[in-house]
Amino acid sequence: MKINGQHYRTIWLAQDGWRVVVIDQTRLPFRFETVALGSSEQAADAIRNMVVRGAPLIGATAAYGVALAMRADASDTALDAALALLGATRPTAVNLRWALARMRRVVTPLAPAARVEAAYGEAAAICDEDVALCRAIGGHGLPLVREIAARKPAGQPVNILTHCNAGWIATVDWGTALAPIYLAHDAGIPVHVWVDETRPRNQGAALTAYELGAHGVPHTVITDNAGGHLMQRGQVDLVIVGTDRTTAAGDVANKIGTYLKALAAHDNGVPFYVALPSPTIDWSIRDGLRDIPIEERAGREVTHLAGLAEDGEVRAVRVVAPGSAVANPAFDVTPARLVTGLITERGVCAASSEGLAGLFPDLACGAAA
Ligand SMILES: CSC[C@@H](O)[C@@H](O)C(=O)COP(=O)(O)O
Repeated sequence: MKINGQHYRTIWLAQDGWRVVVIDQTRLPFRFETVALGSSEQAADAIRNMVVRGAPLIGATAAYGVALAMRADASDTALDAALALLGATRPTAVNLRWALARMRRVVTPLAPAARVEAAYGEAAAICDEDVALCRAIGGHGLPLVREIAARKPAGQPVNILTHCNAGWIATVDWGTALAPIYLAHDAGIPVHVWVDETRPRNQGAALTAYELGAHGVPHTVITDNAGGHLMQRGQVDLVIVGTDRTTAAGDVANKIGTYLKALAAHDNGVPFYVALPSPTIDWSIRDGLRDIPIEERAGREVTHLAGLAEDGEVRAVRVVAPGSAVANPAFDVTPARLVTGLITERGVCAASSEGLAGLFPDLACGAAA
């Protein structure tokens, strides 16, 4: 993704060759600031506090967190402690667990002296692979957009609704849900994106709008409650969202509010697609409602809103009556029956055991029955 003409991934190594630089997403869209992470504790804090967020980027940051831990102390004890610390940061996105398991597999058999280089190498490989997976998702999602464009009157854009942020900034590059949109835009297909603001943290208004704008993709930010209304009026051609964990049977956990959009899409005959790289599939579970842990986040995310004040400073203001109880489940589960298809790096498939196993026979072989 280019920001002010310069290409950025969302995570890279500092000039010193060992610290890990990330974009501070809590400062966007008002400030583009980077943070250098110098320890596994700092990597864990960055994930927990959502300096970095989005399932694939959480996994990539955790992988580098293990490398940072090995640089400080390459013993088995330190490895176990880092895996436990990083693994406890956020519960829903399975990419975290996937990346840590992969790091454990690579690092554990090695002598301590060989662990640092191997850990950095594996974290870099996870990042490079994520870029390739997301680019491939874009390639497989592009025909869906192209087909709709072909049915529209000339010059009319394909109206795509998305929820939360499943773009470049949630991955290492390209994004998942936004990758087909970027490729369609770059191919000259007129697209327009309805961006759900995505309360409580406003990842849509703050991040998706920011990156679509940086790439020149026409978009309109809407309140979370507007999507159903727009669908009833024929103003949404397609929904594409990301996911934090997809079960072996195709149930999909994503940012809170996704389920309501799936219901509205179903009621209005609007195709509802979910874009995901295979590390987001949890092959060990089938029933998303029962088995996907849903993160509960601090009530302050509900009671307060942060934004740019008229004096140019970013401030938080209270929007809930003092004394009211609040609840903040951060994700919900959309059952497979409401999902038109899954856009993966290997192609588009039905949201079902058969669909996923057809595309990923090598990975599905250990799937829960
Ligand atoms: C490619 S990212 C897919 C999901 O991680 C994304 O849609 C999402 O729900 C992010 O949640 P967040 O709480 O901001 O980490």
